[in-house]
Amino acid sequence: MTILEKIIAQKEKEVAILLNQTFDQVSSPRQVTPLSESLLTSDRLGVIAEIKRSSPSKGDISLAVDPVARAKQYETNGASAISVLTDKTFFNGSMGDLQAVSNAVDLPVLCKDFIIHPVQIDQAKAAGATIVLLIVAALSEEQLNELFNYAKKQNLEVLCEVHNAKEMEVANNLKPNLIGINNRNLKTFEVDLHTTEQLAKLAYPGSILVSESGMKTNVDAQVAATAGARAILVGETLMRSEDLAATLQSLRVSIPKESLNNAR
Ligand SMILES: O=C(O)c1ccccc1NCC(=O)[C@H](O)[C@H](O)COP(=O)(O)O
Repeated sequence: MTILEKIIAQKEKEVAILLNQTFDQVSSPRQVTPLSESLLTSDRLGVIAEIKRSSPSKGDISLAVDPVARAKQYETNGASAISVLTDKTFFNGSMGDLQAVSNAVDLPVLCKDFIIHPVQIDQAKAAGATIVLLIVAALSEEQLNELFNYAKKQNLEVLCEVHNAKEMEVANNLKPNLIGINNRNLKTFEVDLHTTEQLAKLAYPGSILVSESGMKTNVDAQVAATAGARAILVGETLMRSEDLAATLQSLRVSIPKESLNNAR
């Protein structure tokens, strides 16, 4: 079994429990400028800054982090959005982290989880998420369509994540506002920043690209921006940074002029 298969098996158990719960029907998400809007109006690479306590590939990163304090630091230092890993079993996160962060910042908040059922979208929205992640590799095309349409109906933004050309083709059918190109292979953990360069040119032209995982330096950020990304999603590097202001500043590189003129 790959790690992704293990995670999905665990999510199926969690969904069975969630289906016995009710979540407050929030009529609309928290009022924030949508991520897609703020990225398109910026001439700098956006950073979706992640709260990541631990991970299957790296083990413990920052178990004792105060997610609220960290999210506020991200906001003060120019992050475009906050990503909160909410999975407990594999990442030591929680919906409580997401709720606390959403209450504390005025930025869009991404529920970074492995969503396989609409009830998880209800739960994420009730906890204050304004963006949900849909991972193409974790879903059938039918599930993906259903979840994408459900999230849009809830007025949530969707970050549609791909890792190869076949997944990009599936994502493109949705004409999503936001496509995340994950540089990490979720089956092997291998990280290759060339993934963004290779896949960016295959993306639906109207989509805004986010390069995810493995971003460490200003040079990595520049490669992503040159490939056409308007944002990067960064976990470990920010969680381990001892000078967040400097790290975030260095990752927020200028977007090349030719990309600024494109839809994305
Ligand atoms: O990070 C992992 O080990 C991992 C393993 C299996 C599935 C997902 C995983 N990570 C989720 C993410 O996508 C990352 O947290 C995110 O892109 C940030 O990555 P990084 O900047 O490399 O911490």
